[in-house]
Amino acid sequence: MAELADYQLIAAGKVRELYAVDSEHLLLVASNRVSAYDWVLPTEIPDKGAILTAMSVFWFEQLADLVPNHLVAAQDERIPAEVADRALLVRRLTMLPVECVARGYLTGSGLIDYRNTGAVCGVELPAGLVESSKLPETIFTPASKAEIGEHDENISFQAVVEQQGAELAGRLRELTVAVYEAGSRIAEKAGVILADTKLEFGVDAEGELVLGDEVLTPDSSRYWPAEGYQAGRVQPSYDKQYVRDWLTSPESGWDRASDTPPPPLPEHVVAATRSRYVEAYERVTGRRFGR
Ligand SMILES: C[C@H](c1ccccc1)n1cc(-c2ncnc(N)c2C#N)cn1
Repeated sequence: MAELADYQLIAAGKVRELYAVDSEHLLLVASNRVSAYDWVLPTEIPDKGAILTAMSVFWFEQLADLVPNHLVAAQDERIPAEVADRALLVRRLTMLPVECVARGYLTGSGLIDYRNTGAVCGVELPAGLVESSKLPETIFTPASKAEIGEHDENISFQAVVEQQGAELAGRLRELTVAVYEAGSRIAEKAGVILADTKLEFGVDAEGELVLGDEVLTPDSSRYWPAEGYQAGRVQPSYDKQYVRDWLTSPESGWDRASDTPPPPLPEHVVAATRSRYVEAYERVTGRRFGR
């Protein structure tokens, strides 16, 4: 069995790491860390990495007829025991420097763009939309990758055309919208609104466009409970709302505006948050999460 120390760390995000396994393969590791309000919290959520990894595996399977993906194995002797259920062996791609975002609802940076320009990434929207409005149709709202710690910058489809060429840009838009809509349909049956998602694509040695990264997880997408959905206000996050509510409650003693790190989470918030990840996984996939 391989050890994680055998592999070179080649990229690290807030809650994930990427290691080189060999010339053809990488190891995509999901930690149990959780981020909120742009901070990585000091308290981990047990099994979060395993649950989100299992979600990506589910979605890769559901989407296999729509788009090829980079997944080689979820169990393999090249996956070290210490990260066994929260790591995927994937094939090395040449990643495209475009964050491929699809939105079915208006919130976050999309809402800000809309309020400023009446459009999102150059896509004109009807007047009168508000926080969390359902959009008349799914929109492709790409972003350029930001430096570590910065927010991605929304860019127009035309900018992607200029960067990647019209054919590839068109394929990225088509596939991103199709993946989001397939995920949204399955999630909706489970009482979950998939408001938006961010995908990453790469190109393999044969020049084929391949879906990489994590797919349709609560870290790469906004998951809202369908029950109680109401346009006109910020929706509760399916998975992170207990964390957000506690951090912004007097009980935490934390001042979000103070630019100081958030305090550790109490056990009851950790347990409730873990349960929300398990619940989201089991409802959306129809599979039991082990343990
Ligand atoms: C953004 C993401 C990332 C993940 C984990 C931690 C920090 C960043 N990332 C993915 C690759 C990547 N490169 C080549 N082939 C691949 N199959 C993948 C994937 N997935 C590079 N960066």
